[in-house]
Amino acid sequence: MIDLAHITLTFPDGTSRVTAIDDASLHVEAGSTVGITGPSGSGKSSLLAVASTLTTPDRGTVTIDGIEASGLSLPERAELRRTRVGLVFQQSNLLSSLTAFEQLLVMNELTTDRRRRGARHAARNRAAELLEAVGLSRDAGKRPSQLSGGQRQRVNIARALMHRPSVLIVDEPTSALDQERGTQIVDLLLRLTAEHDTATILVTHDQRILPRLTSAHMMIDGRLRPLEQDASVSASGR
Ligand SMILES: Nc1ncnc2c1ncn2[C@@H]1O[C@H](COP(=O)(O)OP(=O)(O)OP(=O)(O)O)[C@@H](O)[C@H]1O
Repeated sequence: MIDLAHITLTFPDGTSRVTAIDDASLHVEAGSTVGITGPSGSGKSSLLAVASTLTTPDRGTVTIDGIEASGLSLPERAELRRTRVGLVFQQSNLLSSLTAFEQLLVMNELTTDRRRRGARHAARNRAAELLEAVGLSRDAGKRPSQLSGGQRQRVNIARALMHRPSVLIVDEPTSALDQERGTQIVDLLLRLTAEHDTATILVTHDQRILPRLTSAHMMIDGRLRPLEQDASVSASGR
């Protein structure tokens, strides 16, 4: 579960400040996929940065699984992000020299205690399971240059789930893909969100995706408005 309450974020702009997010609230339950769309510069990426606790808002709170990020020290917040937040970006940001399987294991090296007995074995099992879940078991030994754009995005999604995050933050997952492959990636995200019980926030310019999500919201000039409402997800903007 993630809850954003009355988030306001500003940036310096010459002698004044520009408001990137203006009193935005959003609640996403585990197992739900909430879409956010809106014009360029409306604040979508800023909202994702705040939701992932990478950026601290001027006002408002971010609560993940009942833990309020603003009440934490910087290392504690980094730990919250490391253990509970998964990130999927438009570009896959995969490491060119590693195979698909290794991309997932690298994530594990960063997120588990390597001294723990059995940790490596468990990580290898987890990586294999996730690659199977995204339909890439047979491509586990391929490097990014040997994979298609859609396949790279699948590796990216599998990697983001490696540490069992409760929140999945997804920024423009289909923008580099044709319509058919984009649809497949959205289907995959919806399925994995349900299976792994993540609270998923998905930013997209593609309006066609929105009706398939749990709910959708429009961001304009930093303000968030629900496009539709659902019992499991609510949002408000003022
Ligand atoms: N680091 C920054 N410093 C100053 N202003 C910023 C910064 N990041 C974002 N902004 C401003 O905040 C506003 C929101 O930007 P943001 O990138 O969140 O929009 P967006 O909806 O994600 O846009 P796009 O769809 O083009 O990616 C814009 O006016 C932008 O110029």
